[in-house]
Amino acid sequence: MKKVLVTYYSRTGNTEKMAKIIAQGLADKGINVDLKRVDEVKIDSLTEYDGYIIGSPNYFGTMAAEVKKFIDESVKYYRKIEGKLVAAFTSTGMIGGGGETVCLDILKAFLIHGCLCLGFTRLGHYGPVSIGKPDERIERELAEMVNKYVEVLNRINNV
Ligand SMILES: Cc1cc2nc3c(=O)[nH]c(=O)nc-3n(C[C@H](O)[C@H](O)[C@H](O)COP(=O)(O)O)c2cc1C
Repeated sequence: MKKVLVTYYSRTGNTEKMAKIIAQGLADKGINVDLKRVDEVKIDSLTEYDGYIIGSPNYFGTMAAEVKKFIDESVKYYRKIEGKLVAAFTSTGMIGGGGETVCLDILKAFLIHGCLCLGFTRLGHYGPVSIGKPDERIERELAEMVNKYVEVLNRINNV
């Protein structure tokens, strides 16, 4: 059974709601999911997973410091998590407020890790961007993201 880490930071709950929807969607598709706040993730557990889905609120156009700390700690596993499947999501205050660059910054770090990063044609191209609380549009986008993530995960062998 494929095992996926869904991890996030959230101060006022919007990103956390997205993470819960994603985790439930993965579980419904038979994925073994760990849902954790970034500060709960044991960095030594990274190699156990087939992939990661990572979310952060938009703070000044990039990820929250807590998510950056997690990513910085992941350097311990540089060249040891190549081929893991990664997707990103964010919650932002407003359209045009920098949500896309949050997802890009997260994905960029995992590209440097040699991970496989998902982009999308029918939703936010770099990952779902919720404007404040997740609404019906974002629920649909999260469901589509989960569908694609699981489809690709089941097709690849991790290297
Ligand atoms: C320190 C800080 C910086 C923020 N910067 C931005 C920003 O640049 N653009 C924006 O649209 N929203 C910004 N926001 C709003 C948050 O991204 C938004 O409220 C988000 O939904 C919070 O997610 P959370 O409920 O998971 O904590 C900022 C909020 C905080 C606290």
